[in-house]
Amino acid sequence: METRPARGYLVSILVFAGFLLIQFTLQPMLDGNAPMSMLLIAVIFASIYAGGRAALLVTLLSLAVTPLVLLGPGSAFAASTPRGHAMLIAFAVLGLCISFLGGLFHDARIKAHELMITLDDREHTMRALLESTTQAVLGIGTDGRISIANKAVFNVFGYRPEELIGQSSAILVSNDEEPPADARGDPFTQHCITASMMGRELMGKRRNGEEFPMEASFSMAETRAGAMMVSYVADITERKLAAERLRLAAQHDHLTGLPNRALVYEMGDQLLSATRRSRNFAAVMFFDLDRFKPINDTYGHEAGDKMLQEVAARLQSTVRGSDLVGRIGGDEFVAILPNIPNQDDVLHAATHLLKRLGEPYRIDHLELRTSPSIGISIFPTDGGNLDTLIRNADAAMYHAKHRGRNTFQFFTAEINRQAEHTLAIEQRMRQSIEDKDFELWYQPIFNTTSMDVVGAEALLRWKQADSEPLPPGEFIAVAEASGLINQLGDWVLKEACMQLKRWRAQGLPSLFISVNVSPMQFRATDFQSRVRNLLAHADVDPSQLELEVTESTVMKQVEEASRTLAGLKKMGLRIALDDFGTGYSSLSYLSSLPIDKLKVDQSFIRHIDTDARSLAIAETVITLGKKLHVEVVAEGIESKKALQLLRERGCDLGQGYLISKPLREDHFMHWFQQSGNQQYLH
Ligand SMILES: Nc1nc2c(ncn2[C@@H]2O[C@H](COP(=O)(O)O[C@H]3[C@@H](O)[C@H](n4cnc5c(=O)[nH]c(N)nc54)O[C@@H]3COP(=O)(O)O)[C@@H](O)[C@H]2O)c(=O)[nH]1
Repeated sequence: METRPARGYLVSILVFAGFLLIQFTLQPMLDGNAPMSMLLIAVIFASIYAGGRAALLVTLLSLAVTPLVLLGPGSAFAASTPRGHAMLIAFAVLGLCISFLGGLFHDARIKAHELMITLDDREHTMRALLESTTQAVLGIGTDGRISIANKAVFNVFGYRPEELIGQSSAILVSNDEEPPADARGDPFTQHCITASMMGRELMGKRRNGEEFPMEASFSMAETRAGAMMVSYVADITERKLAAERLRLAAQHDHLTGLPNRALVYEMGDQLLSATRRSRNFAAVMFFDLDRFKPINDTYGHEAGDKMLQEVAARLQSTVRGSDLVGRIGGDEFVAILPNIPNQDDVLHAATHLLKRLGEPYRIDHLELRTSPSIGISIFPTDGGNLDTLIRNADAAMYHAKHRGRNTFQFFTAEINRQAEHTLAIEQRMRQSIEDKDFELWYQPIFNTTSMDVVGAEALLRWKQADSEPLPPGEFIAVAEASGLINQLGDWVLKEACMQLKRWRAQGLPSLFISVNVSPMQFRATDFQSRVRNLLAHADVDPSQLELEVTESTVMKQVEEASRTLAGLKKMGLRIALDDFGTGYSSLSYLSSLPIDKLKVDQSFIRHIDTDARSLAIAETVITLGKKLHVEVVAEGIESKKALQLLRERGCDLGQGYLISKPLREDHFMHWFQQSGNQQYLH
């Protein structure tokens, strides 16, 4: 645009020069007016082409040269004559007018040209914008006909843009897509009319009839031809599939592909509703695999995983297609059998499942075995909702386990009573842990020869508002079943460490405290790290802390237990094997266990003075202890005679009601300062 006037000047001057040249060359042959006509033509041309300013320049040049031409040799007009003057002025005025008009005409022409370019640019820009998006863009008239479509409509709908122009927008929407309630006309247009710019999901229809999910947003545009709806449509098939994949992954167990707990609850509720309508029964079965942990520990997690997959496959292939099977925990599965007309059918199903799951499992080159313990609750008798039914089936499963595993157990009123009791204790226990309603009592442990108190066993008590504290026998099992034992066990260890520090501060001789560790607590995979953390903050000598683990806990998984004990000993703790004599120890294992003490179970000690067999067992354990170079503690010493017998046989340490019952912390202190143990010396 900017170069045009500059070029105009040049062209004008060149044209003008050309005409002058022609004029001078032909002057002799032309009549006297010829130069003027030539000049006029040049001025007009230059004005038109170059525009106002260029024309002015050309005119001035013309005016300057014209007298020369007019007065030059052979001119018909002598400038000196009046006619010559008049002609000269007339030409000058005419030149100026032509120049001015030419300028105006030229400007108008340039403006029109510029306008054309602007319009072109705008349309080009609009098109580019329209085509720059991957969304299909449609312009739809209020009659529902499409008037604009970009190229992306091909990718979304399979139509070329020109195929859509003039078509009804209804062809782009599934026939099932209902127009909004208050709408008339085709659904797409009506959605356009009622929708805002917010995206709306609709089922679209492609050229080949395929239906697909699309997200369409709409806006209204005012055009010269009237209102037009502009719709931006995106194919959201991929997005929907990805969302569906995520939903499925979130609701299914990744290992077995079975519904997980959340989906079991969702689908199970629907099955119960259907059963309620049909006035039939439904059964909820809770499966726990017997001895699965040792399989996992012995053959590795990969073998364990394969076994779980096989269990899932067997469960699914054994139940009916309408039944629901899900995995709700490590080795815990649930099956919901809806619409059962006769409760005997449940019995048959359970028998069949028990048999099928108990068959050998071929995992790689191994043949492994497990069996299920199955708890069963019946809808509606044992519960009106899935939560209750699963909880009751779980409680029944525990009974099946206690009855020796590899069996099933229906939920009963007795199980119900126990389950309610357990639940109540569990809830109170949680609150009491928070309220610090537990305390440790201490029972002195003494040297049977010198009768010096060398340590104490910490025994847990649960304080009650209006009665004596509860002994552990009444709540430890519930703490284990609910998993609260770890929390409680941590507290006991921490409190024992603090007690050691308090005794140290009070100037007591360096006593040890032995703490009971429950089987579940001991087997927890993070038990060692929990103890290590605790010791790191306790500021006590670890050798003053003794852990009592029962013989049966250790002997059930002797190799793993041995590794744990070795780890604990490495931290400097002492280990006592509790309830010794009741856990059928393999003597070969016993010799390699990293322990410091054997605690003879009190059931043998209590009758040692009256029962020869008890005495024989006590003697054997004492001898064994000496051979293994570990100390022997006799618990449950209730009589002087029992104490005397044990001392004579070389039992190192003792505890029992004869010396003291377990005492509260302050009573223990008082007892320790007053104690006259020496009376039992002889
Ligand atoms: N996991 C945890 N278990 C714990 C904890 N504290 C205790 N326990 C376990 O509870 C069992 C019962 O304990 P408790 O009711 O305190 O009984 C102890 C003594 O009171 C009792 N005892 C001691 N001497 C005598 C006696 O001369 N006669 C008699 N009839 N009873 C006596 O024995 C229990 C101590 O036994 P032991 O632990 O085997 O040394 C208890 O056995 C623990 O298993 C805890 O903090 N965590």
